[in-house]
Amino acid sequence: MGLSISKLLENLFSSTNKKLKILMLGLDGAGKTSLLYKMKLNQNVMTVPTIGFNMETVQYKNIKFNIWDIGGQDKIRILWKHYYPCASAIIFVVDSSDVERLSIAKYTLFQVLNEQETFGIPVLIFANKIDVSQIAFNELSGKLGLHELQNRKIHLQQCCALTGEGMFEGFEWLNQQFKN
Ligand SMILES: Nc1nc2c(ncn2[C@@H]2O[C@H](COP(=O)(O)OP(=O)(O)OP(=O)(O)O)[C@@H](O)[C@H]2O)c(=O)[nH]1
Repeated sequence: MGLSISKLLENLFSSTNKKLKILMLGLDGAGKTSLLYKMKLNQNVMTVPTIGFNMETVQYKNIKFNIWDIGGQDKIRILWKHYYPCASAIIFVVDSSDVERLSIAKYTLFQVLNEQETFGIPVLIFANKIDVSQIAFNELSGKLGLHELQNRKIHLQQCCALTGEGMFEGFEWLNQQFKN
């Protein structure tokens, strides 16, 4: 009896009810959908280019992250702004094997960060596909212009959607941003 009451109180007052809207953005083919389902199901899924969005809830420690994976194709990026309201954080996914499009990734990241609705919110940058990466970590950080963003809450994390490597370190950083 004592145990069940304490469990009830724990459920009532714990922060497990905290739900956050997280936008997952990045160029087409960066690996957003692959990461989403690796986080959700711990499975490697066959993906098709996302037209619109996928949304899944992922529980990490005390927080339920509602993760919105929005299609990254050129013509769809114009629609991203409709998802910005009430976003608590952004996960921006970069393909670290696609060095040729890093300048477009940087331009796109800066466009997102220049939107008023994204001011002040944490941004986790996943440097995905480290299994086939074509660039060193420091060079990637430089090419994305992260030194220009020292006044923003930004964290660059290497990861691999196929193995899950680096994913939880990224979540841990996000979790730390919402501890209170
Ligand atoms: N080698 C490798 N391939 C990956 C990794 N992550 C994703 N991929 C592959 O990259 C391709 C594109 O992945 P998606 O998850 O569909 O990319 P997306 O960012 O959701 O793309 P859009 O829906 O077009 O915005 C797929 O063939 C994935 O299997 C990774 O970490 N390593």
